[in-house]
Amino acid sequence: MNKLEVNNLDLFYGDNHALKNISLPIPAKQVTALIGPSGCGKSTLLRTLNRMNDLVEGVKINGDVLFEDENIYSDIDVKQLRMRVGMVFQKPNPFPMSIFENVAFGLRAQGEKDKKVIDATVEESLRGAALWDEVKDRLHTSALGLSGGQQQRLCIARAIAMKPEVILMDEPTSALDPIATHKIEELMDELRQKFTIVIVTHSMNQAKRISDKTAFFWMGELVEHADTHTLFNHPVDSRTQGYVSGEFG
Ligand SMILES: Nc1ncnc2c1ncn2[C@@H]1O[C@H](COP(=O)(O)OP(=O)(O)OP(=O)(O)O)[C@@H](O)[C@H]1O
Repeated sequence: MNKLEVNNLDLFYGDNHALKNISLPIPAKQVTALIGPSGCGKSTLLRTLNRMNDLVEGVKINGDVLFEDENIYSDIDVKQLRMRVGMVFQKPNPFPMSIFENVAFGLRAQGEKDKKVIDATVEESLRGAALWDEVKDRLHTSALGLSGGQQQRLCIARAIAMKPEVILMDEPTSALDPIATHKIEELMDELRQKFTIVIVTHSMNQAKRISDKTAFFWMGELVEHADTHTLFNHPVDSRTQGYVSGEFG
């Protein structure tokens, strides 16, 4: 089943035609990787999936994105959409508050007051982000005291706490060292059991290691998408072949 479906999507930043007639199914409870050279539109496409581009002035979007068959570019509640389709950014961006409060933040903003519910959700989310054991004795210390890798897992916990159905990740490990990267990649395996994940990555090896499906972009076009193994081993288009073999990009 497809959780999301992008249909004939065009996006313009002013005169810049950044996404050209993109159609891409995104299957539920799988990891879909978006790859391609810098500037090809990966992050732009990712941001269309929870309407983050709405915040950019002068943006124009044609086509639609179906989320469980409902067009998210129709008259919908965007705040609710962003709760169902959460996002983790390239640079870990914990709030300057305690570890606990970072994870509780969204719940409190939604009006949750029950301490038991908040405590339980914080623990469950930190466990879900494979961070609980490392922070359980320092929950009320500043999140800014965590390492970069821990901060990124905290941001994943913060996203999970909102009980999203989809998690969008924009190069979530590019600011991390190999060990922290490995931890996040291990975590992805757990996350895919519960969530639909779409990840932008510059690392072809990362896409190979963690994704079920891969989509290759080139200058605003979606050149080809397939099962990850097929895309890397039997690409159809010569541009994909050149990119995955490391000839360019
Ligand atoms: N907020 C914005 N305003 C105007 N133009 C933008 C904006 N964001 C991206 N663009 C332009 O849209 C095109 C696609 O950029 P995008 O960031 O989506 O590519 P990308 O493949 O994610 O690149 P990278 O791998 O370097 O992050 C580029 O030409 C870029 O300059």
